[in-house]
Amino acid sequence: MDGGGVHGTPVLEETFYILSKKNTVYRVKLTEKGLSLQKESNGNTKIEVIRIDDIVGCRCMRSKRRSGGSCACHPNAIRRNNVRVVEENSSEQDEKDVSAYLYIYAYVLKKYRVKSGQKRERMTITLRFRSFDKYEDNMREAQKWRLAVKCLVKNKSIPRGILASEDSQVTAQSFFHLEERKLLVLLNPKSGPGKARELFQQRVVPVFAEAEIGFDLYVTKHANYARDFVRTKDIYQWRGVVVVGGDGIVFEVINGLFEREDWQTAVKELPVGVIPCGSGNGLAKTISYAVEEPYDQNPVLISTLSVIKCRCAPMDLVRVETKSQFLFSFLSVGWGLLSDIDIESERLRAIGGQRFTVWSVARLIGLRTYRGKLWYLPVAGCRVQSAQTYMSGLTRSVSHCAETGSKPRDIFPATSYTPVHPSHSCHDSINSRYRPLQEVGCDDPVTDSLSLETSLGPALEDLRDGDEFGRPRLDSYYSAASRRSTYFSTAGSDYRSVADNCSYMGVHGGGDIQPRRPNSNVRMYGPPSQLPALTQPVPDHWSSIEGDFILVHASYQSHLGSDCLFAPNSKLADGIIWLLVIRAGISRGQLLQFLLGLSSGSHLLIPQAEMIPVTAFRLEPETSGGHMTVDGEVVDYGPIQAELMPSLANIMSM
Ligand SMILES: Nc1ncnc2c1ncn2[C@@H]1O[C@H](COP(=O)(O)OP(=O)(O)OP(=O)(O)O)[C@@H](O)[C@H]1O
Repeated sequence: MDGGGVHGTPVLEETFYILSKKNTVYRVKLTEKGLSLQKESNGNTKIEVIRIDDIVGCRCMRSKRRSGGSCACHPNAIRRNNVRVVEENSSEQDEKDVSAYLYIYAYVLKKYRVKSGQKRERMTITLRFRSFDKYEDNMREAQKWRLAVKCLVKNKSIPRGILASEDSQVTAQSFFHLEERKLLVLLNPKSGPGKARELFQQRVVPVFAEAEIGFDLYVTKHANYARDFVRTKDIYQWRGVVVVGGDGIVFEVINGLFEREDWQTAVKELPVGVIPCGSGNGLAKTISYAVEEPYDQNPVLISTLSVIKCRCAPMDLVRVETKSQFLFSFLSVGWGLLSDIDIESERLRAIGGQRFTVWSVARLIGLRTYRGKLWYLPVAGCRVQSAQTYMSGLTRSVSHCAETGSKPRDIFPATSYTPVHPSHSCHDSINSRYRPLQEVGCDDPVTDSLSLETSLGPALEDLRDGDEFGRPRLDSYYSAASRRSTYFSTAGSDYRSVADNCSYMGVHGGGDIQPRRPNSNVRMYGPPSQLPALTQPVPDHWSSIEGDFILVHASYQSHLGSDCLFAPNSKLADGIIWLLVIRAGISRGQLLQFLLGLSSGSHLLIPQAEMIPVTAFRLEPETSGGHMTVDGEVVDYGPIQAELMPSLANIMSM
């Protein structure tokens, strides 16, 4: 929420009152930048603005008919704030109340007392339209607001003339141009501590419902399920793929796309989003770090908002070649200490992210060194970066935690608000009949605790035992034991069961993805390599290091995990592989400092940690015994080479 002004010509504006406060008026204006709530009370004016970027969606509703139970004898039947609403086409409408309600859902940045940071909090703004004596007319007005808000949220033009039209059919038809294909959701129930189903159901689905995002959900049944799914299905029926899991399943989806003959179209048309439920979650953290969102307070919410906003952003990939295969990597290539910790700590998966800390200590005690040769192609004009250079990155990361409010995309400059005099519309003459939604608490002053419901509102409460409007869900995958309910989808706000929506799934609801056989010969496509084959020598102008190493680890993302700021200066599409080298000879004390510094990025202050910006590298181990990993997955131990493929992937961001 913003205390500043809202600029631009209002798309819509209206005056609302509060029944309990005779001298208080709210002038509500919707502009391309946001929703401005101007409170005028006893000569004082206060404006607060909810940015369009913070709004996810809105719904129109009508009062619900009171059942016999909604009386003083059955206090539980009365909803919080004493209002119950149903969808406009519900049979339970209260015919006596001609009001139409507009619920606007937003997730606004709020100051967070702990560590003086920020976090996003849910807010519901409720506007009650009741200036007309017919419900249809009030609903038409509410629908105009809804249409305008939705167009602005989706960055689409508002159909001309609609807002002045008195014809509700015209308004209703205008919603068609906002319709979009559903999202494909691939959920790994085994990722991280195994809570992906619950997290998705409880934390993601309600926000999707508010944004009226339709999706089809598939729960993976085995390793490579997601990879084969995107390889073999008609994926263009969806407008994007959302991975609910960790980086391993993101890797599967990306590589599945490159196993399609039409990989160029697939990669371009199917942006990939991620809801973090794994133990590492490097990509999810990197995406939010790039736009300075307060991820740590609520990773699932921040990532869900990225998926909803779906501002497609390019992301570099790296083509990696080993003796036996080539693949596309989005996160890292590793050899030595960090890979060993990642892979060997798998046995502690049940304890979640803590497994990395515990195994770091173990590996430090039993420290290994590896002999080998490293060649690399430095980024033109870039040198090995000194600790000093990294201070800029560190400063950024520290300020990111402390004052995430300094967003680069600040759409409300701190200038004062100029009131716009409302033009005379049909409402002006009957403004005095407008009453805001006193029942839902609109009588609070325009402050943080305004009528705008920042706490868990009725919508979310209702979702616990039914959907937002009190309907029982037709289906849910929440019960892991229920086979039938493993798949469900929403279209807008509707939940549908498998039986309703099985045309593309086949009778078994997607069960035709069989586990991959070892050494299965699936062909990989994608852009060809520009490097010599692994068996050929590297070009003469490449640099090289030979000797004993503690680790060689490359990444193209800022974060390897949600608490591992590996390359603070990395950007999603900077055209750089950040190659970190630590040679043997470093003391255990310094290594401990290095490992401790990974969470803040200060590991780069250790003099022995050389960070080299490159566009390609080759590594040839000469000793055995360790692990080589690509995006956290083990690959053949032996020669490996990697080359940057700039902006090859398309991801969902805020
Ligand atoms: N139903 C399943 N049963 C077993 N394994 C699965 C299933 N679905 C996917 N997998 C495999 O689980 C692996 C790990 O998944 P994922 O990345 O989601 O979680 P994670 O490893 O905990 O997280 P991170 O990669 O961020 O550390 C993937 O490589 C995938 O192949």
